[in-house]
Amino acid sequence: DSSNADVANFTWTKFFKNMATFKGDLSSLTAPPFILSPVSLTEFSQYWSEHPDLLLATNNKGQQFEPKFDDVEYTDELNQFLFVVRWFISTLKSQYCSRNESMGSEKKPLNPFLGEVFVGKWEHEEPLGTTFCLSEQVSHHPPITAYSIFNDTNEVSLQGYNQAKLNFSSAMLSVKQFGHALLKVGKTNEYLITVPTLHIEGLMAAAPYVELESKTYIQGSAGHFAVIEYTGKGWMSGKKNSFKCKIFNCKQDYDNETKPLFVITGQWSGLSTMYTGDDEKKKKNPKTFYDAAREAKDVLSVKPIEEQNELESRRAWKDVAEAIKEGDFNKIHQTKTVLEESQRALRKKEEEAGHKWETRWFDLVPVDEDHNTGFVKLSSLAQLSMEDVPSGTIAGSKNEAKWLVNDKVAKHWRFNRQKWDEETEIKI
Ligand SMILES: CCC(=O)OC[C@H](C)CC[C@H]1O[C@H]2C[C@H]3[C@@H]4CC=C5C[C@@H](O)CC[C@]5(C)[C@H]4CC[C@]3(C)[C@H]2[C@@H]1C
Repeated sequence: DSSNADVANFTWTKFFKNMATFKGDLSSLTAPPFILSPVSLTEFSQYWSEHPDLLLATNNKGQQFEPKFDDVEYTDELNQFLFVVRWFISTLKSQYCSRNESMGSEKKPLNPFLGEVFVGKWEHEEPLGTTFCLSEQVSHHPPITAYSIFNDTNEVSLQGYNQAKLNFSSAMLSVKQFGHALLKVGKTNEYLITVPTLHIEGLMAAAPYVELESKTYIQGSAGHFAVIEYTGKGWMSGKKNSFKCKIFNCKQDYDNETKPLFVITGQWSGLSTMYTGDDEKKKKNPKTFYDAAREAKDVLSVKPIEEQNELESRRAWKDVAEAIKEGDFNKIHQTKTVLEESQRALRKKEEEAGHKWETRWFDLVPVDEDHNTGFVKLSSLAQLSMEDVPSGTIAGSKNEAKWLVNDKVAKHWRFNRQKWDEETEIKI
C-alpha cells in the first residue's frame, strides 16, 4: 500500500544521500532493510563451484575438449586449458546473479565477523568422491574472505581470497575486487585467475543487479593465456552480461596481436559460442561453448544449524537472518547489535590478554615466501602485478603505481592444508 511505497521511496532517497558520502567497504554501507540479504558474504565462496562437475572436468586426463575444431592442433595442455575456461565461465552466473534469482534483486549481504566460517561439500557419484568447500573471514576491517575448494580423489583444488572496495560516484556504485584464484590440477598444472571490476546497475530503478566490466586473465602453467573482456547492456554488444574471450598459446601472442587460437563470445549468464581465431570475424562454423541458463546448479550441502559450530555463518547469523526475512526493522537492529556487541567484547578481551586473533585455515604469506603456489611464476608469465592492487592490474602499469601505497612487501592469503587436516572442532 502507499505507506509502504512511501517508506520505500523515503529510504531510497535517504539511502542515496548517505551513499553520496559513502566510501569504503561493506561495514560502512547502511542500507534500508528491504535491500538486506540474510546471506553472509562468507557463503559467496561456494559460487566458485556450483557446477562441480565442470570444476572436476579440468582434470581432463587426456580427454578431448568438446566442441572440437578440425583445423586446430590440440595438445593435452590446450584441452585442459579449455576445460578451465569453461569452468570459470560457468561460475559467473552464480557469483553475480544468484541473489537476483533467489531474491529478485541484488541485495546487501551480511558483513562477516572476524573468524566467521562457512563450510560444506558436494558429494559425487563414484569414483569422483567429495568436493569440500571451506570459507573463512580472515579480516573484518577491511572485509576479506579466503576460500579453499578441493577434491582429493580427483586431484583438483582451488584456493583464493577476495576483498571488495566499494566506491559510489554519480549514482553508480562501482566495486574494485582485490585478490585472485589459484587452481591446481593434478600434481603440476596450475592456473591463475583474476577477478573483474563490477558495478551495480539499476540502483535508481530499485532493482539493482551486478554488471561486470574490465577483464579477467587466466594464465596456465603450460603457457596458455586467456583474456575475457566484459561488456554490458548499451555497450558494443547491446546485451547485458556479455563477454568476449580470446585464447592464446602464450601472453606474448596476445601482446603481439597474433590471431587467437579460439574466440568465445556471448553472455556469461546465458549462451556463449566458440569459434577458431580464423572464423570469428566471418561468424563461420560457430559451436555452442556453454549455456548458463540450461545448466542446473548443484547446491552445496551444509550441516543443519543445530549441528553447526558457533563460528559457522548460518548458526551465528540465524536470528538476524530471520529478522531480515520477516522484514522486522527493529528486530534486525536488535539482533545485529547482539552479535556486534559480542564481537566487540571478544576483541576487547583479546586486547587485554594481549593476544591477536589467529586465522584458522589460512596464512597471510609475503609474496617472496609464497613457495607453495605458482602465483609468482604465473603472475610473471602473464606480466600481472603481484602487489596488493586490484585483481588483474598489469605489472609496471600506471594503474599499479596509482594503487601502491608504499613499498611494503605484498602479502596474499594462502590455504594451509595442514591446519585443516588438524582441525578438530569444525566438521563438514
Ligand atoms: C539501497 C541500495 C543498496 O543498499 O544497494 C546495495 C546493493 C545491493 C549494492 C551493494 C551490494 O551489492 C552486492 C554485490 C556484492 C558482490 C557480488 C559478488 C561478488 C563476487 C564474490 O566472488 C566476491 C564478493 C562480491 C564482489 C560481492 C561483494 C559485495 C557486493 C558488492 C554487495 C554490495 C554491498
